[in-house]
Amino acid sequence: MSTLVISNLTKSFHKKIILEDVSVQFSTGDILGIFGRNGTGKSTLLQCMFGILDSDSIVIRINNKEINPKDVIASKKIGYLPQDSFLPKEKKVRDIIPIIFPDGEDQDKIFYTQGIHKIENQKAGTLSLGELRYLEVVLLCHLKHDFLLMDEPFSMIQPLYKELIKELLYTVKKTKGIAITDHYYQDVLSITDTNVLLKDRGLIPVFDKKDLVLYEYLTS
Ligand SMILES: Nc1ncnc2c1ncn2[C@@H]1O[C@H](COP(=O)(O)OP(=O)(O)OP(=O)(O)O)[C@@H](O)[C@H]1O
Repeated sequence: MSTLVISNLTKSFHKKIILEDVSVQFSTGDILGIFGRNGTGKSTLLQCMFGILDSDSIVIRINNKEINPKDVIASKKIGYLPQDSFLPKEKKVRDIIPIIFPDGEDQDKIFYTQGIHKIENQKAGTLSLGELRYLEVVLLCHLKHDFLLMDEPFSMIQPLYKELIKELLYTVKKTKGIAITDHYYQDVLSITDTNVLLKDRGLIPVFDKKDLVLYEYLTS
């Protein structure tokens, strides 16, 4: 089992503190849900954890070994699904897959994942928003990294693909730790093992929908 621990995370933008002394941890085998109203800092949290956004302070430890935020990407321990699309728009899906996955067996797994065959001859830039998001989530789930940070994996996704994504996450969590933030709270709650809510610059543990109402993320 591998464990990712984030502690002492403080992040401000122009003197406005967004995250203050935040700590969070999860292990392979866990799916962690991160909830929070718009603008509370969920994407900021994931970006600081992935090292693409400078924190005022942060300590990142994987299996008790501290890792410099600037080395997170090179370590290939943590994968990240950004909120915005990251695939080259001019390239066809069938040409993108081998760029990210040079190994033939890995490629086969992706080409045979439900829904991919139908879009493999299209350029990424011509996919619908939902098709593109589904492809990105499938690609991320096939990375060898121990931990995945996913910013809105269910965004624009049709119900059928949402179910496929949930099945995929359920399979990959056997070997990975996954943190997900998404406003489709019911979908998130249906697959998570632990949950936190970002409010007033800090994380509060939450257990169910009732807690999301209690902490005013939901009205009822
Ligand atoms: N580069 C930046 N410069 C200044 N302020 C920023 C920057 N990036 C984010 N912010 C601010 O930080 C706060 C947190 O933004 P963030 O995108 O992390 O929120 P979020 O919880 O992911 O929101 P949403 O649910 O809408 O995706 C917001 O008030 C946002 O305006």
